[in-house]
Amino acid sequence: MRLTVIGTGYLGAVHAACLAEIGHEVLGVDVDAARIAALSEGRAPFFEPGFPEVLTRNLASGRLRFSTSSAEAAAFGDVHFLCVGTPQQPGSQAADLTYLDAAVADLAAGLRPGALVVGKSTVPVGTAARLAARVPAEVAWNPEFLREGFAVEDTLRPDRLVVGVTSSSAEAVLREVYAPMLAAGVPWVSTDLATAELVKVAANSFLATKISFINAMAEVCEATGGDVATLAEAIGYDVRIGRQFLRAGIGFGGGCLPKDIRAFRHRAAELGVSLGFLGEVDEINLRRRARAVTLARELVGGSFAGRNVAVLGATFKPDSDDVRDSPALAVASAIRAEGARVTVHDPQGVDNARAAFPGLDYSPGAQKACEGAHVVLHLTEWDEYRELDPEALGEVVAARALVDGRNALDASVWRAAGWTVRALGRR
Ligand SMILES: NC(=O)C1=CN([C@@H]2O[C@H](COP(=O)(O)OP(=O)(O)OC[C@H]3O[C@@H](n4cnc5c(N)ncnc54)[C@H](O)[C@@H]3O)[C@@H](O)[C@H]2O)C=CC1
Ligand SMILES: O=C(O)[C@H]1O[C@H](OP(=O)(O)OP(=O)(O)OC[C@H]2O[C@@H](n3ccc(=O)[nH]c3=O)[C@H](O)[C@@H]2O)[C@H](O)[C@@H](O)[C@@H]1O
Repeated sequence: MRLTVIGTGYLGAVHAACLAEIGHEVLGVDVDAARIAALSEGRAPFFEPGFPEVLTRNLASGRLRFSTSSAEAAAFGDVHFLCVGTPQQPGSQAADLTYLDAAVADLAAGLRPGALVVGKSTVPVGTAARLAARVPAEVAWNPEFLREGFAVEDTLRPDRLVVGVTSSSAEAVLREVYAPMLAAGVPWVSTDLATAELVKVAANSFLATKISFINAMAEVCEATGGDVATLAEAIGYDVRIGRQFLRAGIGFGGGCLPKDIRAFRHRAAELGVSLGFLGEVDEINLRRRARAVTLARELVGGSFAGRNVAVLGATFKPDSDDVRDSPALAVASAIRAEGARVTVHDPQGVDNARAAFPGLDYSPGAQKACEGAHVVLHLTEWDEYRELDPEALGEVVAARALVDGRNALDASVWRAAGWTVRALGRR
């Protein structure tokens, strides 16, 4: 099939390459000319494990191309996937749909008769129906559940495929698009447009709630001397609860969970439904960032003024270069605002971090970032930080003081090397 993907960011570029991987002819389109030039030359514009391989393999096969022209996209194929950003509106909790509206307007003019426009972006419920009234084509919604860091694997082998459609012919087209996955037994959920849109925000809200739940338990553990990691392990043995997404720490960030829970709550309120608990989920999450700052401040004697602080990790999670709403950088910048010199290390995220937070210092090496530090904060759990030698690091710091914001380092090993270790929800 000849398919187009409009918007080639973290979602769209991977989606385009994976559609080519399963045998389709794919044209990826973006308004960002530099991004399209990089993708066309086989250079991944972001760090995502496995993506460079699937990109170059499918460019070489001739099944994958990129362009900046929406007119070319409209003429190229009959199924168009919308993957543009839907960030939080500045000054509001609502989703900003201007990119989506612009992409659809650009495409609409040249659409071929019988074309199917398939939204993948995360949107407020009702968006698909609104767009359907504006385009001379059928509109479907096919939300995406991939995780950054596992994007290729999640796209090729998803837990489920969800489609919102208004006709059986649209469902048949989408079944054909995803035929290899259906043949592999991936569950298929076909529903109406509103339900498909809601499935996505419900899933992200549940995940965010699970993280904030365990972080609220961490707060109680801190007040009582309990241990949240043991608590999470113990409740996680109950299969109804499950062990995943119970890692307490400085909480969730990224380009999706934070903005999605806010936009969902905002949209629900417009519809007369109160999702107030999502506000609490958000607040708990942000309190954990503040708690990491407090622990570090205590370790440097009550004030950051004139102190050197090392931050290990800048991205919102490991195995990604994405720093959108990164808890690590929020903590780093809050500490800098209190007068510390903050040096940040990250294996992949430094360029993006520097662009977003030019006032922080950046170091090419983890150990180098720690030189002269009065406290070290471990804020993104990259594998390489687990390999750090507390003894060797102890030689370069000004004080052996560590905040483990991700509960991912073995505190007993660090303490044995003379470090004072503070973690969230743990002694
Ligand atoms: N990043 C992720 O892991 C996932 C993202 N999503 C959703 O997918 C959507 C996209 O997210 P990301 O890829 O992370 O965003 P992104 O910001 O990385 O990519 C968006 C892309 O759309 C392009 N764009 C903007 N306006 C355009 C237009 N008029 N025509 C063509 N291209 C245009 C931008 O230049 C950019 O390259 C959002 O709704 C997000 O919530 C859903 C699941 C996973
Ligand atoms: O809509 C999206 O964009 C995506 O959002 C999340 O994926 P992602 O943001 O890539 O990363 P997650 O693995 O969900 O982690 C999100 C944040 O939660 C934090 N987290 C995760 C798990 C946990 O136990 N504790 C915790 O603090 C991570 O550090 C990270 O900051 C969802 O997991 C995907 O299913 C969804 O498609």
